[in-house]
Amino acid sequence: MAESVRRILGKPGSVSLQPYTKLLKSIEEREEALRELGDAELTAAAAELGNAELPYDPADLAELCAVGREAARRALDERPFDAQLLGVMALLDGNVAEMATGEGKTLAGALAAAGFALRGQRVHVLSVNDYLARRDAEWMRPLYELLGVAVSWIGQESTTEERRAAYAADITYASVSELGFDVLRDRIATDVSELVVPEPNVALIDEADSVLVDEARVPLVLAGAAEAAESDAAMAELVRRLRPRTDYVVDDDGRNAHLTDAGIDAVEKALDGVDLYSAEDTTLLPRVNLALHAHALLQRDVHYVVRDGQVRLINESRGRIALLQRWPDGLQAAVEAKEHVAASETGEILDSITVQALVLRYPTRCGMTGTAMAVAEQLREFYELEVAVIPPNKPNIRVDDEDRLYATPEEKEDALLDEVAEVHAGGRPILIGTQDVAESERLAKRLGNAGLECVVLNAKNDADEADVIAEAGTYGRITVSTQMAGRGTDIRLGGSDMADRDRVVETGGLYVIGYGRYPSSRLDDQLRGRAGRQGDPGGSVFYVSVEDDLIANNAPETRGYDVSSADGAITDPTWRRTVDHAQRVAEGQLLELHRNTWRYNQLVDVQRGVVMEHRRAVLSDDQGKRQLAVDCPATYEELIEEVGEEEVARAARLITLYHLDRGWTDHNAFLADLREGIHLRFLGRRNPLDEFNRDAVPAFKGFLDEARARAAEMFTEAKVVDGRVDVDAAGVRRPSTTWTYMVQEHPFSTDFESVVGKLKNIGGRTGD
Ligand SMILES: Nc1ncnc2c1ncn2[C@@H]1O[C@H](COP(=O)(O)OP(=O)(O)OP(=O)(O)O)[C@@H](O)[C@H]1O
Repeated sequence: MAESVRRILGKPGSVSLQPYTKLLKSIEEREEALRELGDAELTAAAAELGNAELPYDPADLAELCAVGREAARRALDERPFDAQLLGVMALLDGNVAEMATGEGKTLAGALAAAGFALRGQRVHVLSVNDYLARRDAEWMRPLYELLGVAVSWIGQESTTEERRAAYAADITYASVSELGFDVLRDRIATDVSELVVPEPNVALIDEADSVLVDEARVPLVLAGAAEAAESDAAMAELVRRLRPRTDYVVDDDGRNAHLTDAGIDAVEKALDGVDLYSAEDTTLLPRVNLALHAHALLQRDVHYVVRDGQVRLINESRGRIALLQRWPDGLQAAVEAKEHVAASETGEILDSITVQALVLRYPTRCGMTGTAMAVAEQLREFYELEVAVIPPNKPNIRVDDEDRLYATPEEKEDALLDEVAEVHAGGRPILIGTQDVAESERLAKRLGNAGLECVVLNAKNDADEADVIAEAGTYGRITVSTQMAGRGTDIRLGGSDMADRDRVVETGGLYVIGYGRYPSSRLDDQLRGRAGRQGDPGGSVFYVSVEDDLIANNAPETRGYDVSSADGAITDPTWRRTVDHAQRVAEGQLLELHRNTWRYNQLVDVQRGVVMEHRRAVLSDDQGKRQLAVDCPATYEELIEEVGEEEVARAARLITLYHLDRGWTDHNAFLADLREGIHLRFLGRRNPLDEFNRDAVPAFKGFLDEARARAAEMFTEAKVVDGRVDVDAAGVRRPSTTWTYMVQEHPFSTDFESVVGKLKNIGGRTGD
């Protein structure tokens, strides 16, 4: 198909751009008249667009784009390109706009957000981190002001008051996690005045594929304080002495570790001859397993770093420290014991929400990213979103070389070093993308030893990373970074001020080298996309070894390949297909995992919905009071008499909410245990989801009735002290502190969950 036709029709399988391209001419024609308007008149023209409902009809859509273009020109000194306006229109129709790196998604997203806001919608622009939320909101503020809509942002440090004020704006920028945590905290509010997040309207998601696909399964968790976890130093010490391969083995895919018979003997001996499998102390085996997981599967500087006396997780997909993340308690404590740091606080999970469920709360969803088509099916399946592929403003001239394949990682690295030395000699800036932080450091050291000075991006904070990555296009610069570090930041040729641009253009522009292919082609493309922005020259290549984890784990038939070439280079084209095949297998596994989690979560979400709806009625509609008037009329009348209507309403609300929340926490723990048990039953070849539903559904039956009955019981026994119902004495306990975290996506899901689950079983739940 001719490029011009494709530009109009869009890619097969994507949304047609035709209705939007048709409007470009009239948008342009309107420009001259709009230029004549004063600022106030332009603001008034924007306000005019608010006199109708969504969706925009074509005439209004054209007017919005024209007004938005003029406002951006005045406020930001950037006149949106046609490609950006196509993106705006696709977003306003509730699609995911695929726009390449550097095409100006921030501005396109802002114009779409303004378009929604002008029509009375409250818009949440979801970023991948706090730094980008703040940067983008501040960057776009002059534009929003000219369009007459209020913008605000939220960060980790924002106080409750600041958050409430921020959500009151028309448009609020927030990271996905901060928004999720606010939603979770609202779920345990006991007074309407404590609520922070308003009803969801529109979610506009930046880096949509990362959020909606890669992080979709990540649960955001709200926990309530109990006591400090017990550090199991003895067990950590014991497993430290075990010999790899003799006492324990790690599965090929690195997801699980088992004791061998020799290992079991060694552990039993060290524990004074107990029989691990029939010991009276049933905590022993899970403790050994947790310590072994922490010891054998979680590596310092790959999965976590130790900083300021704390174990901090590294988010593997982003390669940076995840501030609020921790592993579920047992494993966190085991890693802390392994690293000899103090055990952090432990607690009870009050509620959780997956990123997917968080996004699905919004009746209107849309998003933008450089790589959406590769996950178009998932976006449709999980979010009912279609992809609109927006052609680049200027054609992409980046040269993507074929993979360079080697037999062993050593040969691959030697070849990569030679390549870096050669290219660097000509001054061409190089960005090397690694799989993880440890790899970055190791590679940087080798480059240093070879006299090739480089800058390493290393799980620092987002703002620092942005500053470093912004300079990656400097003449002669070598930057080593994990795939997503510093994302959302433009790499300009010749440095951030482009002072040296011509000289860098002459070298061929930014050269991106991937140190191994990623588990999905999308991640490869995101790395490549760092080069060649806005028609810049650039290049990319991946160095791959057939012993790389991705290939060894997903195409095991590659083992033992005999390579004849002296430097280990493999030229046989079938191997190229093998690499692609291995990547597709990895992608398929991730999709299956996503689907499975989604299916499990669906049922839990339905149950949660029932509880939350009821909770809302208790919180803001005196439902608890009405129920208690029916369930215990005598007490009710007496109390009204004694302390008055308002106080009874307060006590009824607190007591009813307490039992709803208590019940929900317990039910959640039950579901977690159930799910863990199901994995074991799965070995018996039964459908795990059916099994889960078979038990989870009846367990929820009568949930509301039970909470209600318990509330009535407590209400009847409550005493009055100083004219108030003493709900504390009656047994209403709220967690003294709460905190939030994201559960790290871990590579060894089911077995790991089962280990943690077992420990929880044994620890028992703190029921009333
Ligand atoms: N219409 C425009 N005219 C001139 N410059 C523009 C225009 N739109 C955006 N830019 C500039 O292009 C650069 C890239 O914009 P932006 O960071 O929004 O790109 P992006 O698509 O979000 O890239 P990434 O994928 O890296 O997040 C910015 O420096 C921005 O100021």
